[in-house]
Amino acid sequence: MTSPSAIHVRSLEKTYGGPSPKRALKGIDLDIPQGSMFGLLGPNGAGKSTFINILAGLVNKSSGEARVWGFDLDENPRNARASIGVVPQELVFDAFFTPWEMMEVQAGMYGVPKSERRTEELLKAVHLWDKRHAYSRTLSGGMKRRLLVAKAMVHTPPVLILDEPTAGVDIELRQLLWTYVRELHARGTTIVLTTHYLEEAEELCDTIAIINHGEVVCSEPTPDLLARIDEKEILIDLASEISEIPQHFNGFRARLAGPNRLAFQVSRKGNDVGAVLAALSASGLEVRDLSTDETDLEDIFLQLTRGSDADAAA
Ligand SMILES: Nc1ncnc2c1ncn2[C@@H]1O[C@H](COP(=O)(O)OP(=O)(O)OP(=O)(O)O)[C@@H](O)[C@H]1O
Repeated sequence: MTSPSAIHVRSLEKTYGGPSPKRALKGIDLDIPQGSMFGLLGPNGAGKSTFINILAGLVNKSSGEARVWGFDLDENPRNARASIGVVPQELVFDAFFTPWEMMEVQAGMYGVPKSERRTEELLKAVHLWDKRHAYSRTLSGGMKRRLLVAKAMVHTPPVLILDEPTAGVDIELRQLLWTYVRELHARGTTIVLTTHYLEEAEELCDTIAIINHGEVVCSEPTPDLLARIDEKEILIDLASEISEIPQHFNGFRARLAGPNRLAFQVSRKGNDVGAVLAALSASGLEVRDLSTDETDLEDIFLQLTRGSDADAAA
């Protein structure tokens, strides 16, 4: 059976064994739409790598259902694995293999016939063609990361997963990496990335899921997620200093944000903004500038995970 989802999981559980068993995934339900650029966000230890490693066939799930590109992990593991390319978090390399050899070995492992191999195209795409015969131990961290992306694409999987791809990577390389990932996405590859960089997910991903303590806290289109918090702050810079909040603003959620600055907490819905502006006009204060501080993903993330952190600490 095929599924319209690139990734489809239901009640996915993972408990790592050992003297003190760890329940890393607590019955996750998640759908990653085909063709999406999907962000999986969560703090350290949330279960992101466990989730990815199960899909990649590197970790056995304890229970539940998982499908990759419609292929069930239990019933059709070969096709499920062939449908996914994973760029792992760790930069693990055989020091004496060259990029060219690594790509060819990987293609061989996936049974890609010589005539269909894309080693040259992929190495060129990640700007490593001139390094194709260098030992991998001589490559910089950034080059290794790019090589791993190329390696994950040798069998042209419809789904590419990047596990914390920019951790410890400089800004220039990040841009290079994202340019290539965006290109792959534009050509139809479904992209899933895990990241701690909330701005990165906000900028890149059309859909975002937040995972915390082995549970999916939310999963929705990025604009919907942002709209869930409708609060923002209006900042008013005044022409002269004030020492306290004028009584015109009684009943407003106002604070002194500096000697010349008033801040108002408002809701986007309703008429909060209009009411602030009317009160400001009535106060006779001379306004020099006005700006707003929008809610970003960081605020949403904190709000959504605060409850479960408190539970976990209890
Ligand atoms: N092989 C293992 N054996 C036992 N416990 C494990 C194992 N791998 C992960 N865990 C535990 O499972 C939980 C989830 O870990 P996981 O690596 O999936 O989280 P993560 O969200 O990827 O974190 P990070 O962002 O740090 O990579 C953690 O508490 C971790 O300590």
